[in-house]
Amino acid sequence: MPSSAHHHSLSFQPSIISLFSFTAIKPSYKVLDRSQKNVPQMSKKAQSAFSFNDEGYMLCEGVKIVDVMAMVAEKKRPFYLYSKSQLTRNYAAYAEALQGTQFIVGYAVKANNNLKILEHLRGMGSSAVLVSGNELQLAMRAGFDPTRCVFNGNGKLLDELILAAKLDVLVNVDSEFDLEQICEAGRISGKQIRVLLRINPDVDPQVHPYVATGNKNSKFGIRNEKLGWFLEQVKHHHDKVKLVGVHCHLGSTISKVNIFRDAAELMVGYIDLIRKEGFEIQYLNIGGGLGIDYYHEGAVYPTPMDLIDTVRDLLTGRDLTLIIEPGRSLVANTAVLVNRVTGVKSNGNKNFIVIDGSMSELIRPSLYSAYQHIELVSPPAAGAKRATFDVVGPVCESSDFLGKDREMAMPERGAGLVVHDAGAYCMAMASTYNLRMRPPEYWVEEDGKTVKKIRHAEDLHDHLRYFDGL
Ligand SMILES: Cc1ncc(COP(=O)(O)O)c(C=O)c1O
Ligand SMILES: N[C@@H](CCCC[NH3+])C(=O)O
Repeated sequence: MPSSAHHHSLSFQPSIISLFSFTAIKPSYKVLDRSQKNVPQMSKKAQSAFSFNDEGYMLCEGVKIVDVMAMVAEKKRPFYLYSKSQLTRNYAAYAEALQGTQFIVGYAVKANNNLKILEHLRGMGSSAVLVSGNELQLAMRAGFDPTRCVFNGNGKLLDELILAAKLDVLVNVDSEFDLEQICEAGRISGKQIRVLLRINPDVDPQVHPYVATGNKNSKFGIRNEKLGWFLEQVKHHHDKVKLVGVHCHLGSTISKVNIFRDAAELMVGYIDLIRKEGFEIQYLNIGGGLGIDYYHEGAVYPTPMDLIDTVRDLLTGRDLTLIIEPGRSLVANTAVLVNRVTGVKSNGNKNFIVIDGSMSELIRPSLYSAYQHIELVSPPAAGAKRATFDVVGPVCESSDFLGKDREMAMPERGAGLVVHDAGAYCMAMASTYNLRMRPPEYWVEEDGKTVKKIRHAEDLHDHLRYFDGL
């Protein structure tokens, strides 16, 4: 228990023996083999925003990327280029999959917090899933309905919770101290906060350990053995909190939909038990985490329809609203990072393409050894030799690479080179390391030809402003 418990007027004593016995559901996890039955057919490969024309120039929808490079004001720096139509298509895929169910699509704002992207998703019916008070305020600025938003996190602060309470946002309970603080926020704001219990289902998402969140040793969520205690406390503090649902989030970049099925089965088991204790559970929140085809090798990847089909029958007859929290699968393939080749060099056996983009603008390869596909945007010069290159930036770190061992035609200086699938966790994780100020963002409008700036570039003035008057 938190040592600060006695400072508050609320009573939060963990009972050694739970009132309820919730050991009945043991998550002895194993990915079920659905190879023989009940396997959703994976849908056909989806339409892509980025393609090549007959002359070998890369297009974003109908626009040549070399033309955008020539047009944008910040000619010497990298920039993000999005397809608004792709964003529309990605949301539509979820909306279509969810037809006939009661649902909330809660876009995980952490994946990309561009205000224009948020506004567009909100306009299509999306809700938002938030992990900080600032994200919550941004979501309000984008016009999201707070009562359909979810506030997640293992370290939510009291002032953030008070804001969430005032706005009547759904709040996930992550731990004993978190529940204590949520109750405190309810008391201070005079609101009864609608909460979901984030249960750690101990299901292995089979992803990079840094993006796995639903294993039993993860810092997120509560262990199911403690469920009884949480229900006791929620009952006791019913004037400040109202339990309306359960939540789990297994991790990110998940490539097998039966992993979601395994978790959802456990979760509806918990819902059935919790309902028997007299709680009116309305929401089953299965989190986000659907991966995308980063490799561009033609593999057919699970779609939103595949995901929803896998859990659909669990909703039948249960009168539940399904909440899903996609981030990557909504925004990743909507954008590329457009870079220019600064030069090519060889050291020993290694060839390097040095570009003007770096780990500061796009850190996933450095951080997770993540693969993101890289291509040149123009046809190679006549006679250009093919070779294997590491694609690296100018930052003073050997981990500053965007791609390793990539085979491609030797580019000329100034050539355009894109890093694909840069719409999720790229700009959102960009830093100003080496005083590389964060790049601007553009999108191609839904007419397929108009390019519009959707975020200004940061510049040195922004940095200097932090020292004004000091
Ligand atoms: C609680 C929660 N919900 C949703 C997401 C979004 O995940 P993804 O971008 O993989 O869909 C995350 C990030 O992993 C998360 O932590
Ligand atoms: N930042 C990670 C995903 C983290 C998901 C957040 N819970 C990535 O780039 O893949």
